[in-house]
Amino acid sequence: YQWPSPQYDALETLLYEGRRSDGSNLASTQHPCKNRGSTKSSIGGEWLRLAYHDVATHDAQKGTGGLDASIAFELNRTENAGAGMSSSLSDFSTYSSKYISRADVIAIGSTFAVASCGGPILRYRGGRVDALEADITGVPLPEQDLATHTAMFQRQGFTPEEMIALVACGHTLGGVRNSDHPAIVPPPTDGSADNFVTFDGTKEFDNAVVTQYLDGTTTNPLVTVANTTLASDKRIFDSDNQVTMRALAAPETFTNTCGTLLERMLNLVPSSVTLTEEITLLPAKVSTAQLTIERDQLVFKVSFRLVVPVDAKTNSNRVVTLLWCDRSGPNPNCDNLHAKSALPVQKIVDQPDSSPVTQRLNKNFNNYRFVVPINQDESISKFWFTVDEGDGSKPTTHDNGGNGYPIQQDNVLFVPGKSKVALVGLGETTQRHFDLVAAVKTSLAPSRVYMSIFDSATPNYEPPLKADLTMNLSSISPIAGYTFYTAVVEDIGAQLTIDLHADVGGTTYTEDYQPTYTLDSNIPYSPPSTVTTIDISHSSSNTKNDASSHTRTILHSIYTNFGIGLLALYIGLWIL
Ligand code: HEM
Repeated sequence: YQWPSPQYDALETLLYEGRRSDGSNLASTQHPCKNRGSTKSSIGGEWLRLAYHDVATHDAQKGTGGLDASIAFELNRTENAGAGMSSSLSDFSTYSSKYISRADVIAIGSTFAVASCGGPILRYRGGRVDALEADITGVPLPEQDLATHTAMFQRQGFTPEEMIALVACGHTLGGVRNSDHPAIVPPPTDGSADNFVTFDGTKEFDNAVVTQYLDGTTTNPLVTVANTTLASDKRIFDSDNQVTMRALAAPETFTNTCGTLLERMLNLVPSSVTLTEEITLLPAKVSTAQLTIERDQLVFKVSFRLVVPVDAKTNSNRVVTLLWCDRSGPNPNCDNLHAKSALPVQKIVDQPDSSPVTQRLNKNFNNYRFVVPINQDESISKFWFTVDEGDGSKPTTHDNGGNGYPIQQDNVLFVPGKSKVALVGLGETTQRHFDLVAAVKTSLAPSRVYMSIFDSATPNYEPPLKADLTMNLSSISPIAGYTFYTAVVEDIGAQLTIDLHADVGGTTYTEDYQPTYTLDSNIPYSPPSTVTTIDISHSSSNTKNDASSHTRTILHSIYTNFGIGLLALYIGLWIL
């Protein structure tokens, strides 16, 4: 991992913080292992079933179908009947973006569901690509025979034994509704709206579905239904003389098998799709780094997130410092071994239940927010952090593998503080009307300023909003050497992000993936902090959290060994 990696960062935030960067929380819709409203329906169960039904169209041989969010266009099929399906899609609808596909959100939902209800922690990869139309049919129905089911799972890439286990892993959550399957579950007798019968006697992701089946106490409607044609779980569970089910009766086997199979299931994608590397929890993370203009000043704003043990008392002695180098002026790139530094404007101890995955890892976050003034003639080229625990140990440096976190360009910037959003219309027709503002260095005289807009969080899974829009000179007077440009966007979606571009000569400068949910007066204003210039010629703190610190250690040992070698040679020559 090297910063910046916007796709990794976006996926990591949703997976481990459970929410988007404006705070809208996907995880808390379901976590901790909640039922939907006052019903007996497990939200996690609904999320997992949605994922399986999306995956079930996968053809492993042909490399087609799989987890691609095509399920949104397949809900009118009998095989996808179920109130839980549309509720789940609506739970997920506002979390996709340019770097998190709708299918990635569905996969994150299953990861949350399983972790939240006590199942295995699934290793997560992103990068799924969304289909914009329905896939083939191919989800198993209870009334189909064993041979048909076996062939369907085979098409998806699962052996007969894996089919048994995967059905048990799925049917540990949730159950069957009378409203969806009246031939399997009878109507309610107590006057309630629906009759919902769970697959097993526990809410958790555990192997009760297996043990209750084996000891004959099961209430699983797909086993006990009077019309045995509909008893698909019974046929499947018995299909190898219960050998697989008896193995799954060991809780550890159940957890490990389900972990492996569900991970595989969520990673079944068309062969044209390459998934990302595994998204692991970053122990120290830079987020929302932004060079912008706030009020009348060029400022740099950044958050730095540290992972801490969940039960750790926040170390009030800890001092986190932001350091940075100028881009130009008398000391570019800290050439004279002086850097600028500042302390946070805010420290935030996160709610420990933000994501069930992070909670299961017994971790929590401490965030440090910085706002610093940037001199327009010197600008900023890179930044890094030191963390001093205040306990006498050496401060730790977080510097992206030794190179610092780069500010790739300062020619075109997003200016959320001067941008505006208004809601227009009501209900179904609600649109957001954006007046978005970019700042471009006045000295550049760009031939064109434009933005690429993207929003896949559209109602009813309509095709994503995607366009390039020219930005025109704004009436706002230039500030700090920057001239303002503006464009209007009308958006029916919920998560517009913009990439800003300025064409100068033959070069296009780009500021990528800027969110638009917090604009104008909704941005809490913090006056920039005081800047201190410090000597960095003797910085001798520990370097952590980067791939190349390892490389540096190796290089250091090569140099050291090389030095010893030279010394030996010298002594040898001297003896001669
Ligand atoms: C032969 C294969 C399968 C058949 C015939 C089948 C059938 C069903 C049926 C009829 C329901 C009830 C839905 C409702 O009433 O709303 C259901 C629920 C469910 N299925 Fe399956 N299923 C199969 C495989 C799987 C697999 C492989 C998974 C996931 C790994 C899975 C996960 C679920 C979950 C979590 C629910 C509960 C949903 C809720 O409570 O809303 N199923 N299944």
